[in-house]
Amino acid sequence: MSNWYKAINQNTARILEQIKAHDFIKELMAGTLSKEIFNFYINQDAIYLSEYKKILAQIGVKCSDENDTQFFLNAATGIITVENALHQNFLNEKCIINEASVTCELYISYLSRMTHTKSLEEGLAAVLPCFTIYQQIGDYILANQTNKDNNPYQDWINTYGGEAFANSVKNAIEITNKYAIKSSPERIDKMNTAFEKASKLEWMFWDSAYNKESWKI
Ligand SMILES: Cc1ncc(CN)c(N)n1
Repeated sequence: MSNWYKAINQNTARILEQIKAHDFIKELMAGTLSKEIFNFYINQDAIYLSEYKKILAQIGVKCSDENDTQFFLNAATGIITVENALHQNFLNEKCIINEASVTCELYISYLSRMTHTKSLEEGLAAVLPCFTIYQQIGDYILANQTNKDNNPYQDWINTYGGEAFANSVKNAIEITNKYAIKSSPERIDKMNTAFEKASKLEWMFWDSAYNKESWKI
């Protein structure tokens, strides 16, 4: 498989289109998304990222090439400096939520299972949508919005549409492609499933925030 990512990105394009069409993203782009919904999202994202960075570190530890290990360790610490700082700008101290929503719990648990109990290749494929989808959505909003000067969510948009994030995403794709080249067709199938599931979980994460998802009991 010479360019695994290109193929899976094409095969999961409909999920990306559904994310772009979601009211959360449409309203974020228009700047009309309710503060309450965005606050719910940011709280859940803070919970998600505090686990995701440990998952990235674990992926890094499993890589055989020390440059790849370094990349994932840097990506994990990058979350602490860049994304946590972004969250601090938006977090409303009056309404901090400490409990993970069902979808947040599901996404974290899924990635943790893929990283701790499956092959490195499946783990890489599972964590990749977290990079690629945010870049694609950031770029999409930057290219299509008409309100850069007065969108209350512009800092969020600039973080994921920016060059620094694009470089990190490029590296993550290259590393995953490199492992995919050496993988058997059976393992590629499993990588595809992991990437597709994590992409669906990205859609579900935004959807759960838009609906301020609560535990049923
Ligand atoms: C749920 C989720 N997925 C991805 C990202 C981008 N690192 C994020 N902040 N949150």
